[in-house]
Amino acid sequence: MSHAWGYGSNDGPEKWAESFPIANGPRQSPIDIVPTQAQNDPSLKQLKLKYDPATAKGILNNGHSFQVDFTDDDNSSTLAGGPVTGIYRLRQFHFHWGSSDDKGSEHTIAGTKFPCELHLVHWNTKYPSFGEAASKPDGLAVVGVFLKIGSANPRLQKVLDALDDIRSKGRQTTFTNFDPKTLLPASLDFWTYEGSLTTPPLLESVTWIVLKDTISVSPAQMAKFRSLLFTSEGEAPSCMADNFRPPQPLKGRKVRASFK
Ligand SMILES: N=Nc1ccc(S(N)(=O)=O)cc1
Ligand SMILES: [Zn+2]
Repeated sequence: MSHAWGYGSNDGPEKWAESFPIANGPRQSPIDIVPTQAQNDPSLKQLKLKYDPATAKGILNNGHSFQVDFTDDDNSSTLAGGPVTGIYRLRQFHFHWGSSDDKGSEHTIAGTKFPCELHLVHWNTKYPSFGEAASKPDGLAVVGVFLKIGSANPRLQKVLDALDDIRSKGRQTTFTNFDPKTLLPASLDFWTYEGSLTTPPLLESVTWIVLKDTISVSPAQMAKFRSLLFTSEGEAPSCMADNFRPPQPLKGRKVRASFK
């Protein structure tokens, strides 16, 4: 049975619980992060990100976002430290964005929305595969980075230039020799909490690591994100935008800060 989902009025976040009841679970994402309610945890380690540009493989329009996929058959590109134990391998990164610059991020900061949010998805190597890890409470670690409107970000340009080749759902092309570390802000200060995938299947397997500092994106670069389509070739075109889930109830969870 197909659990077709999207971001429209008929198949969007308010309808997901019909096919994915975990949507009303105890550790759903995203959330609104309230800095004054986050507790500094001095036991949190420094985030260790090691990325090999040679692991970048391809870029795909999956009909919900676009993602850059990485080869993950060894520990060439990994996350360790921070709130996690062990080594997590980079699988892919993708974005969520709005139809206008006043919305688009999934996490919010004391109610503030950003125009775009980057997610770098990693899986725990204590499990044999991403698919296995995605079903375990400590299976995934996703680094979230907010994009803020400002000057054009040259480090985004290689990704944005590839979008012309993947305009429609199902289109993919090779995307090699790219270091995702170039997309990160100078500081790796973060908030962390236990959550879930923000899209179906909404599995409660994600340790979220949301960076405090932002990276820049220009209005013209945002327009490039919005040039993608949710739809396949031959279908009536629907612009890919507003592909974000709104913040979910905290349900007693604590958000920790790696900084004072
Ligand atoms: N493989 N599926 C997924 C991977 C990451 C996310 S997210 N948006 O939580 O990073 C959602 C679904
Ligand atoms: Zn995401």
